[in-house]
Amino acid sequence: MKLNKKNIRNFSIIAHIDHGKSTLSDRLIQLSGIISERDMKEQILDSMDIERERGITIKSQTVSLPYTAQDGKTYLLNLIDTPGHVDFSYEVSRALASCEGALILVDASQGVEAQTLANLYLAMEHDLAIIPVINKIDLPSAEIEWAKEQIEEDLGLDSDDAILVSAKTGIGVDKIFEIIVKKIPPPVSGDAGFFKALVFDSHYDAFRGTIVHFRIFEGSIKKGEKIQFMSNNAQYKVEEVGLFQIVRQPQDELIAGQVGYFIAGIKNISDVKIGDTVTMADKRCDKAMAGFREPTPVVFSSMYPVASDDYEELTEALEKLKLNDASLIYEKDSSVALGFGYRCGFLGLLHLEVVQERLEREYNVSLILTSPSVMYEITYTDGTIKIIDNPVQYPDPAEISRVREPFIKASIIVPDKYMGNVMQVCHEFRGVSKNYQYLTSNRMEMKFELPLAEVVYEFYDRLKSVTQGYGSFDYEIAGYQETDLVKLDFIINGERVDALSQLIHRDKAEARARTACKKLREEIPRQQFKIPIQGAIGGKIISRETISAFRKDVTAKCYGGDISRKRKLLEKQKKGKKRMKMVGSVEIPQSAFLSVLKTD
Ligand SMILES: Nc1nc2c(ncn2[C@@H]2O[C@H](COP(=O)(O)OP(=O)(O)OP(=O)(O)O)[C@@H](O)[C@H]2O)c(=O)[nH]1
Repeated sequence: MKLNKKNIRNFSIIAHIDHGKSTLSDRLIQLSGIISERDMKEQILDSMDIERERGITIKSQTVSLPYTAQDGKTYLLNLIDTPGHVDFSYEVSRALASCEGALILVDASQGVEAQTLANLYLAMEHDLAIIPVINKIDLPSAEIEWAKEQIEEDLGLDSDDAILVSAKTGIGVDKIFEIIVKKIPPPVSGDAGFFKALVFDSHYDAFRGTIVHFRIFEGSIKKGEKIQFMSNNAQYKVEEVGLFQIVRQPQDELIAGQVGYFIAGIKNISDVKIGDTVTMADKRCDKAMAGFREPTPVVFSSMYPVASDDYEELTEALEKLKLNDASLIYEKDSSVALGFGYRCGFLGLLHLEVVQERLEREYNVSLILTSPSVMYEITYTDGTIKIIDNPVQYPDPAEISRVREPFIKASIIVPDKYMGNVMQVCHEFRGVSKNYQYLTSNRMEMKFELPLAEVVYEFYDRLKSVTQGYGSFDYEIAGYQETDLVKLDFIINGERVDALSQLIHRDKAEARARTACKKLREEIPRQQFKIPIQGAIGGKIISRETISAFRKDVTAKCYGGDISRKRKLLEKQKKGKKRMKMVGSVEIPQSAFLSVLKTD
């Protein structure tokens, strides 16, 4: 049967983190019957290892679900999964550009939170049909009427339309498909006589090359046709088109409105750009589609391979990862202590950690990362202005007339009893309270301006802990403000290690220097000589620790007996060795480089 575009629905599920998107997606997949119960592994859409371990969605994934509706017709419902963490709102906007509708999921025990609102605004920007869904109604703490009130008041949606479900037990989930068919419009375009599609993602397959994920807006596409990317005019012959149904399902043809993939022997990774328009040489469209909102990296760090001869591998791994993570940016960099590497830009600290973990696990390169930094604006005494994101670029303080740092506007939604705690944490992180308002009788939205540099560290974790998990947070960048910055250096065994330097507010420098020196003392193994570790601002030493000389037999403290424990210890030591970097005459383990950022 040939698919009619009237029978296609493209939708996303948007929600605050942990409100149950992945669980609901799994349920919908299960209900559609595209895979057997036996193959239904837990949390299918969160397939990346890191996602499973951390229980958060990072990459959006697509799945096409067949559904026979009450009108007897078969529909193809394309679900585009979206991540929930603030760092990844860029991925959300990409997914939404390919949809006509969205389910907005609200946890019945948590209610509307900061990212529920932020994601709703994104969906409205894309003119999507929005269907409210209240999840976790099985929980004893579920308060359905309260959640409905918030859907009316905070989101401005009709709560009578809300579908009540438990993604966990499956209650109510079967109603969702029918409502999607009725409330979300089919794709509108399609018959303009040319071919136009939007690349919203891509990944690399070792056997097939680059696999492009796309949404077709005009025309249709078959194997053998010649596509052309609008950004660089590169042309390729299509080898396969198909749908994502957990595995790739090749199809004879994909039509306007569909979401799927094509393979075209694309070996040159840089030819595929997320947000690019695809057309065909003989059915060319004259204008590219508006791409996505450009991701703006806010945190920068340099990456170096632990073994210098792994540089080529790192280069290749970054190229491949970039294909799957358009928001990652990088350029060549070098360090006196660590040799050749890359300066990379990230959407936030979680993004940085995810990239590091993916490079290490999926591409097998051991890495050292330098202290993350935001972008600072430096005005020199001669009037020139420069933006820097790397402590090594920090000029001699005598040449500086002014430094400004980026601030964010933060919106924090909490039950009002945590108001005092939130105030305190924000002040600790150099924040300034702007205003607050009650959303309901006991929940409030508090607005702050905070320095981005503070927020990228541990702000989110601290906020969660002082609000017992009830505080939710969303932010946008709000320009630069003047600041009192210093460059904090670390000197190990008399050598300044450039890769450890950090830019930090003067008021925080001493405390950071003290904790960092302690951490370094714990992380750097003893060697055959005494190692002084110092924190310094310019020529002034502000903290100091010493690692005493070596005790050779690491197993000595195991007091005979337990041979397996001894072996474990030796193995651990051996593994540790591989992750060591010689800096001057001192071996520094990979873990030491990030430990200097920890504040407790
Ligand atoms: N009791 C109950 N728990 C649920 C329900 N739906 C999801 N959960 C649980 O809530 C937690 C978060 O669910 P996820 O599906 O991972 O949440 P998510 O919104 O996808 O989170 P991200 O992928 O990080 O954005 C998990 O522990 C789920 O088991 C539900 O209907 N009832």
